[in-house]
Amino acid sequence: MEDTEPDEPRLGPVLVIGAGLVGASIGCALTAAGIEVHLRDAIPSHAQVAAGLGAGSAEPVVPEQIALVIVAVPPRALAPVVSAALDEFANAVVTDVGSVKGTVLSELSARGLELRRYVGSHPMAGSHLAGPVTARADLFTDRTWVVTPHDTATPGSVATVTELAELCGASVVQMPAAEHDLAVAAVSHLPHAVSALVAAGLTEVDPAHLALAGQGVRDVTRIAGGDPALWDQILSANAPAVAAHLATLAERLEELSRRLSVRQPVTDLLEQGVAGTREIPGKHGRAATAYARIVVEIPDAPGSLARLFTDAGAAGVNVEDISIEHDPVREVGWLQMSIRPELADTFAELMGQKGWRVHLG
Ligand SMILES: NC(=O)c1ccc[n+]([C@@H]2O[C@H](COP(=O)([O-])OP(=O)(O)OC[C@H]3O[C@@H](n4cnc5c(N)ncnc54)[C@H](O)[C@@H]3O)[C@@H](O)[C@H]2O)c1
Ligand SMILES: O=C(O)C(=O)C[C@]1(C(=O)O)C=C[C@@H](O)C=C1
Repeated sequence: MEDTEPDEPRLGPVLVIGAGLVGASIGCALTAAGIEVHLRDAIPSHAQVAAGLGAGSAEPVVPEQIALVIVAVPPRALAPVVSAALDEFANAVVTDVGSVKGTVLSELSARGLELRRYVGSHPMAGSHLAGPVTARADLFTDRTWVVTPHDTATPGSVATVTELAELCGASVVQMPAAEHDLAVAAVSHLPHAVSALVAAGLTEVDPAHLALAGQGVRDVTRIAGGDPALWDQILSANAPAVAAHLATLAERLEELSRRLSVRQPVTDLLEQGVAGTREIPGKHGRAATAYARIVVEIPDAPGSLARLFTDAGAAGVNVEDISIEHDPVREVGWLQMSIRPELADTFAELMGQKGWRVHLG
């Protein structure tokens, strides 16, 4: 495309650089949507593993043919890799999917690059897992994908990145990079930091006490399992905004601690917490939906989970969210599925007919 404006966004062929969780998941989603995807990774076996999972081809590409490059490498490598991609793929729009947008844009600007073909973006979906084997084609389904246009990006480049997000099943929110970084400090980076600090405290807990762990501590600490090297880069890249939230949180902790030490009520502080949970929007930014929770017992045997998902799929019910818990004593696990309340009874009955032990939560 060089500097000419395309008539309409053109997605293929696509090159994903960084075939880890996010890159390989994008590859799987685009491949499923019929787009030609190529994969490249600093560790070639990652691209090969991702290719084996259906994320695209790990074979070398013809640079002039690539229409879109998606850079999905760790934050510190983003600007150099985007810069090299703009140079190597002269006909391509280039986006990155990094968790912090301002630093990439300012590093690219500082390099004096012409950025008409670069538009940053950020899918608000991921997990505490890393690497290509954790890729999922449906990772972005019904999630938000932030697109962060800047002054010199062409409308065609913005449209291409928007089309990428939509093809992956996400809904797009457009926002300047600086505002994006303030937003994710509150809704992603502070929660991760707090989860990590709470989980760190568990290393000092008596193992006999840890044996009592239920779902509460698992809910609070799941994201703390994220790659520390990746999260160090994310938090550092957004340090001022995260530090401001940590300072406010420190004041709240201080107040809670002070009141408990003098046996003063703390109900109002906890009520503020309840109010905060109600502020979290549902999918596509809609008001939060109260989903019904169905818990299915899974025997700890090979193939159980695959059979369960097949049966759930055959029941024709859209599963909005899942979590898995293992029984520390019995050889079973539980899959908790969130589904629309009006479908709960029928779904439980259908699964029961297939022989699953189902509890309505
Ligand atoms: N993990 C999440 O939940 C999440 C969600 C949204 C966005 N992101 C962002 O996506 C990016 C990738 O994160 P991830 O979770 O997929 O990490 P990951 O560790 O699963 O994958 C990163 C991949 O990039 C490769 N890589 C590293 N440096 C490279 C380089 N210079 N050139 C080519 N390949 C390189 C690694 O070998 C690895 O395969 C990060 O910038 C992260 O901030 C992460
Ligand atoms: O679901 C998770 O495990 C995540 O932490 C995903 C999450 C998030 O905070 O929502 C984490 C970082 C990414 O930049 C985007 C998404």
